[in-house]
Amino acid sequence: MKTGPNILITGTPGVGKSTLCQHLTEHTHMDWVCVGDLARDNNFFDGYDHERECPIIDEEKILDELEDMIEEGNKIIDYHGCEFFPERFFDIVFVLRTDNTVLYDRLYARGYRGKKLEDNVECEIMEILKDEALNSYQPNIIHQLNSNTHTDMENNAQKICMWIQQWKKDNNVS
Ligand SMILES: Nc1ncnc2c1ncn2[C@@H]1O[C@H](COP(=O)(O)OP(=O)(O)O)[C@@H](O)[C@H]1O
Repeated sequence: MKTGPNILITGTPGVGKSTLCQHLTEHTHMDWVCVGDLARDNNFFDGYDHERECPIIDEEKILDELEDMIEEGNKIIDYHGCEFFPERFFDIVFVLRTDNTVLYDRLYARGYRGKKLEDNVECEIMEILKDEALNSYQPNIIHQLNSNTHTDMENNAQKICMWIQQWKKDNNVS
């Protein structure tokens, strides 16, 4: 029996996944699992993508590590990808969306330049993560959330908190 729902927060790098997850951990009893950190802490890498300028995560090892956590429930999984997670992992999927110019400025401030910066902004323009989610999960569990301002973030957190409370009621979990 799960102690709470499993939630996926996804979206292009820079849309505000960590910021929202941090806020949610402060306002709920959910455990936040940042897949990038999980890979880094355990060295779950399988080479380096020179074109994208980032390490390639070892998906099998990540999935093995996540399996027990997902079974336990009450997890918020945060990752800029979603197609390699099994569909059964998640009760709900949130895709954060940010306007191109806002995202450009955030990624620039993070130190992204040139092709890496352009590729990530293009990823958002082309709605890559939204499509990836739609190709991987039932459309009725996918929700897009605007993530342009601090107020958006607070509204999103509030919506997610309410959804968690309802899930717990529906599943008789206190
Ligand atoms: N809703 C928001 N409104 C304004 N700034 C935000 C918002 N969400 C995130 N940020 C800022 O954007 C940057 C990237 O956010 P972050 O949470 O690290 O994104 P991600 O985890 O998706 O890569 C950070 O500087 C953060 O403070």
